[in-house]
Amino acid sequence: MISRDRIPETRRWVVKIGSALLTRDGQGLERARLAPWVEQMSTRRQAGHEIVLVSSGAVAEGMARLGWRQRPKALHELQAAAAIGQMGLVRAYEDCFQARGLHTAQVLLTRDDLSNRSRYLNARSTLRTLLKLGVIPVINENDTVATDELRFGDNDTLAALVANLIEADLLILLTDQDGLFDQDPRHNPNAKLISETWVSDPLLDQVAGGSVTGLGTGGMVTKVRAARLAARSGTPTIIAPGRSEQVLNRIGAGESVGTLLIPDQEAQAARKQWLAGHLQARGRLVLDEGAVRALREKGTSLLAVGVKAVQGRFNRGEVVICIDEAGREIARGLVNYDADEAKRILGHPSAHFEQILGYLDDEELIHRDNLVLT
Ligand SMILES: Nc1ncnc2c1ncn2[C@@H]1O[C@H](COP(=O)(O)OP(=O)(O)O)[C@@H](O)[C@H]1O
Ligand SMILES: N[C@@H](CCC(=O)OP(=O)(O)O)C(=O)O
Repeated sequence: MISRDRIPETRRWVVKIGSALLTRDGQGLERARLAPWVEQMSTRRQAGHEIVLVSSGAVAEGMARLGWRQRPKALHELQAAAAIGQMGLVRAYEDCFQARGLHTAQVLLTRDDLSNRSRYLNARSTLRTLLKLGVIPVINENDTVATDELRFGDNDTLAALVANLIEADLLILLTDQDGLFDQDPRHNPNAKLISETWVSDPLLDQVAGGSVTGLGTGGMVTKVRAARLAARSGTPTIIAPGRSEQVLNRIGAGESVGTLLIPDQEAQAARKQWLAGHLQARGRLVLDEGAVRALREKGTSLLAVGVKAVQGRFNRGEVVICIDEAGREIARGLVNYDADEAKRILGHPSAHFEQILGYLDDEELIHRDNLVLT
């Protein structure tokens, strides 16, 4: 279970910067505001974190460029504004990151991209490749093509689905408040900050209100929902104050900043359901009798020592089916090594992995949190 002092160990972060933070009362991007976040993301990158940025602000920047004072109601006008503003948004990030020696990549997604199997896998492998190359992906909704049925609508949801997509270790939602309060602080000066709680805590549904600025979309309601979605891939969420000095570095140091929403047992059950239904299996692992018993009776992780054969091709992080020697399906889960590595380590205890592969990434072939008995 995650706690603040374990945050420094997390590696893959999705950082979402919301419209309410990025824009000046509907007058486009505040470029000066980007620099401190970019600087902190660069520092985190150097500290070994992989950073994926989800940034809003396209519509607001497009409106400013067109001289529009009111957010248009017609979808085609919103889409036009987003297309114009997205240029300014990525340019601002590119300039800022480049000044720190980092490349950026623009990734625009629709809901369909994440529900269609082959597009989902493509998006995932592109993002993984970008991270491997040390590039910072800058993601937004593809507003120009997303019709109402296809829209994420708010970038909290988009950020959570991206966290699922890349199995992020942490989702950070930067916003204009210090975190989630027990009442909306804009209306109640006595509202108290919730420092941490379980993501399924029903109280969250009562305290989270909508957005009142007219800049952001969804308010805390979509952030709580996003945290629950992120928990499906075991990802904890921190709702944090984007304007607070060194906020990302303080989170990285394990300081108590904002609201930490921790995946709990209910989220764990949802995760297993998601695992079972959402992902298509790529290959198979043939387990020996001892491993079958350990999985079924003790609910343990799968160790390479109990694997007799590897069938098919798969990459690290993909779903594989575990079968017994008679070919019956026992379980499915997310595998920690690719097919070639798995072939080399099968039958061996994890103490040998380093000698065989030259490194030890994980002791388990499939961790029990990532395993569903079928
Ligand atoms: N319980 C709460 N705690 C904190 N903020 C809340 C709460 N309920 C509603 N809000 C509102 O949520 C807003 C942040 O969400 P939003 O405007 O959508 O911004 P963003 O663009 O960052 O997603 C805050 O300005 C605040 O008014
Ligand atoms: N895709 C839209 C952002 C949608 C939006 O405002 O989301 P949020 O920042 O979550 O309130 C844009 O770039 O303007």
